[in-house]
Amino acid sequence: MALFHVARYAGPEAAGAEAEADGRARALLERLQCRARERQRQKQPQQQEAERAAEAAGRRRRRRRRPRRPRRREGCGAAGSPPEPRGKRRRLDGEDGGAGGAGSGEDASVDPGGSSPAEGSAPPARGLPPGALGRSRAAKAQPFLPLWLAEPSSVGKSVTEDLVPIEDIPEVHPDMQKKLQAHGISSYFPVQAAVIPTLLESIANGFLVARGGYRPSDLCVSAPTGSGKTLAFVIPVVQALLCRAVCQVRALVVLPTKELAQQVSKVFNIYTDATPLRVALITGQKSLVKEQESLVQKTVDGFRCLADVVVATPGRLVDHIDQTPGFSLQHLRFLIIDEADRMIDSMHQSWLPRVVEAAFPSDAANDPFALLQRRQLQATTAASISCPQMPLQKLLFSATLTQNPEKLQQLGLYQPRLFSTGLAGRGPRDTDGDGDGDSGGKYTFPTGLSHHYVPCSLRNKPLAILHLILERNFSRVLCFTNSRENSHRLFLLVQAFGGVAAAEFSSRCRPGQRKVVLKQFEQGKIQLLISTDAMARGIDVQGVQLVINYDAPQYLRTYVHRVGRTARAGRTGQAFTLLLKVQERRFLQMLAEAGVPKMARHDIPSELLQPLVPRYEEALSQLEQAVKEEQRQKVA
Ligand SMILES: Nc1ncnc2c1ncn2[C@@H]1O[C@H](COP(=O)(O)OP(=O)(O)OP(=O)(O)O)[C@@H](O)[C@H]1O
Repeated sequence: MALFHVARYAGPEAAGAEAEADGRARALLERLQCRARERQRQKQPQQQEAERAAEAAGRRRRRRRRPRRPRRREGCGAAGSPPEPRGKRRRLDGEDGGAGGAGSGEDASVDPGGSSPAEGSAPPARGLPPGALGRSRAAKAQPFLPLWLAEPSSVGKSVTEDLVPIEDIPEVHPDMQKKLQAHGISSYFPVQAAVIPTLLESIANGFLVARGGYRPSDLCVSAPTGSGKTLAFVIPVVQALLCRAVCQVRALVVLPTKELAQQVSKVFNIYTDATPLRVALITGQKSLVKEQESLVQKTVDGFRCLADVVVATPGRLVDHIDQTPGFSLQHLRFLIIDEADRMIDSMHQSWLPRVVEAAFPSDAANDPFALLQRRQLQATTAASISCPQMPLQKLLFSATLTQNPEKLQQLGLYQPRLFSTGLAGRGPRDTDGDGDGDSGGKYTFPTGLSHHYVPCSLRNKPLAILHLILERNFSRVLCFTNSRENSHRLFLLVQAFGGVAAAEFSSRCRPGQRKVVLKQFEQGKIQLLISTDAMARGIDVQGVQLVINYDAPQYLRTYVHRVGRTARAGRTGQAFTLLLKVQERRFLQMLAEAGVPKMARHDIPSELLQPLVPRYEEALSQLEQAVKEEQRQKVA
């Protein structure tokens, strides 16, 4: 038996038989079509009757709803306006484009009279061929933004204009106010003025039991780079913990990089100085044993906790949850996720479920002697609030916080509130499939930042960098590439060229080296720091005047964070992006859609580069040799 049917050309006798069979099939088909038409004719009067009844019912429903329907966004700032769920739901832009071609999804949902979209099923089809009867097109699911995302609490954008004097927020403890002033802070930036009182209100009755016994809302904060988000959580958390009696881990800050964690722990150290509160940094920069010594101490009857605030990177945190005896998160009150959108991208590491598991151990809920019960998220009922709950409040911060509800859902937020400087309700376009492809209009940039692009050829890119630095003589320039190889080669080239104090910063360097480089850059000993995106987020180096994107960033989010290393805390700064001809259109379009204010073109005439060429050619040949040497060493 053949496994495959082999089609052959038919002979004359086969052709006759085939014609006869063809005729029989045609006659059968005609008979069937005739019967179907007959059935259709019989059904039509009943269908028309049903349609008329359905339309009349729909009209009645719409008429009944109309008076209750709120006008969109009107009065959204009015205090005490009641929640209006239907009016505030918003369609997700760009999610339904072209799903069914012309006349599909979108057409089906739009009432030609301009009234509300048809709900439920589409009207029964008329005059369709047999077989299509009764196959009504399924109504397209319309995604909507949750109210808390659609209508965030607005935060002022400008850190130079929307300032709030320290005395205007009396809830902040006088000792904290003194400390702020001692560190040169006389006013709160807008994000601090919005978030600090809200957080302090949630601990008005002490941090162990939330106000009125209710669990406080989780907070999401989206504000520009350099707008002071760190102090927005450090101040209220430190103030909340000042009244603690026993040292336990009550605040945990999770950040994506070691350097960032170190920076945040430094800020905590400043504001916990001269208080009993202890801060531990666990990032893997020290050995596990050393870190364990900063977290717990063995006693005769168990373990003693040594840290009130733990600042950690996710991987190392999980190491300690697994391997440090006595390390407990059962008393955790604040979980702060800084650079939250980046941390959501790293959720595949499952660090959050491990933290939640450690904060809500299953045996703790059944402990009848526990003073404060701790249970996982559940519906608020009379029974659930009869025992005092110790809440765990999540606080999310980023300059590019995702407003994609699906992504945020992974964090299990409780009645969240959003504070944002961006445009409300723009989130769902952020369907960043690859984790970074946000779309625009919702991010705000520091007001003192000017954006430029420099058209140039591949060969002239290093020359353009050298020209920009030498011509303007900036003392601290941060230059970003898209890979560590690019960073390394550009560094070797600049070094070979001479005249610029340069260094590289990437995963090629050991953590210790990176720490030294960062310090030297802060001290002004390094004029040009060539880095991968390892430096793009959160790093706060005073006095960076210029950011150069040697390689154009692929995503808007990356651009926002890179250029945000300058023009911080109300200062001015410049960002230059080198663009090849092929990149120009897409890149400029991406930034225009993002609402980047004025992207100025900066041409570098070739006459200006010409004097640098002989030295540059020499440096290129040195680079070639250096790369060959490195490859030889790698093979050996
Ligand atoms: N109220 C204030 N007055 C003056 N300077 C401030 C104030 N608040 C914060 N700063 C300073 O502003 C700088 C930027 O703050 P911070 O690093 O918290 O910004 P950020 O919003 O977290 O930025 P990024 O999104 O890049 O991480 C810091 O040097 C900080 O000391």
